[in-house]
Amino acid sequence: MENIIKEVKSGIKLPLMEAFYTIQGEGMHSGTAAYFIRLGGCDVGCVWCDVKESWDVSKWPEVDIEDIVDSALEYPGRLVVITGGEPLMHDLGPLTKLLKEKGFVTNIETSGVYPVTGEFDWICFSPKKFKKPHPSIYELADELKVVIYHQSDFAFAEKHAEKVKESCKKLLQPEWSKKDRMTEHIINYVKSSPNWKISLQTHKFMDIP
Ligand SMILES: C[S@@+](CC[C@H](N)C(=O)[O-])C[C@H]1O[C@@H](n2cnc3c(N)ncnc32)[C@H](O)[C@@H]1O
Ligand SMILES: Nc1nc2[nH]cc(C(=O)O)c2c(=O)[nH]1
Ligand code: SF4
Ligand SMILES: [Mg+2]
Repeated sequence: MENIIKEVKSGIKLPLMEAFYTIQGEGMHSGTAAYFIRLGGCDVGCVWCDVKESWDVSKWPEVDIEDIVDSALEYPGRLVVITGGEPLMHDLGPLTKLLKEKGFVTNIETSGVYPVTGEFDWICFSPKKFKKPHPSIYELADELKVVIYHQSDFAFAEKHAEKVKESCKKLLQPEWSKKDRMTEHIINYVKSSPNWKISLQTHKFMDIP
């Protein structure tokens, strides 16, 4: 038992909710084949979260990172997206090191509330009103992807956009249940503030994972 706890703490084993080969549906890499690794555990509490079943870390088996990477190697794509839950609740150093050794490009989806561990080629930072991001995320984020649920989320997006690095891509993504109402506002916003782009959850339209 003690050994398992040690392995989990050091990132040798990680709580795996699911892993699947699909098309990245969102953000700057939308349309690219990718192997998704979804880790359990999140304490951010977004009211509109589309994977609430991920939150309770104790529900998910602790899987050896070698087994996670071996499963990814069965597919031809060499892009891995680590998501969750909030994946940065865990030490991602050992997993990303192994993925890089095997030739994978490593991307992450994060709320940024915990410091980044591990080696990433692309960091998608999606800040939340429900828990403040860790200040270290702003200089690391390659993509700022803000979910638009309410009109006030545009001002929230601008507040975070001020802090990211110059090269960081800025995207607005309609919250899925509010998309019929909010997409029109997002279109108008991007037309008048063209430094922003639209991100849609295209996998949901395509009915794929
Ligand atoms: C489920 S989260 C997991 C990663 C991390 N916890 C985060 O929030 O970035 C993956 C992405 O889905 C977005 N997302 C979650 N629920 C959504 C919803 N109902 N509509 C649109 N985007 C959503 C998040 O903002 C994030 O960019
Ligand atoms: N196809 C697909 N693309 C995604 N991009 C981000 C996702 C996530 O849940 O983090 C996701 C997801 O769950 N599926
Ligand atoms: S941070 Fe991500 S996983 Fe956690 S509740 Fe929010 S959207 Fe869901
Ligand atoms: Mg998703």
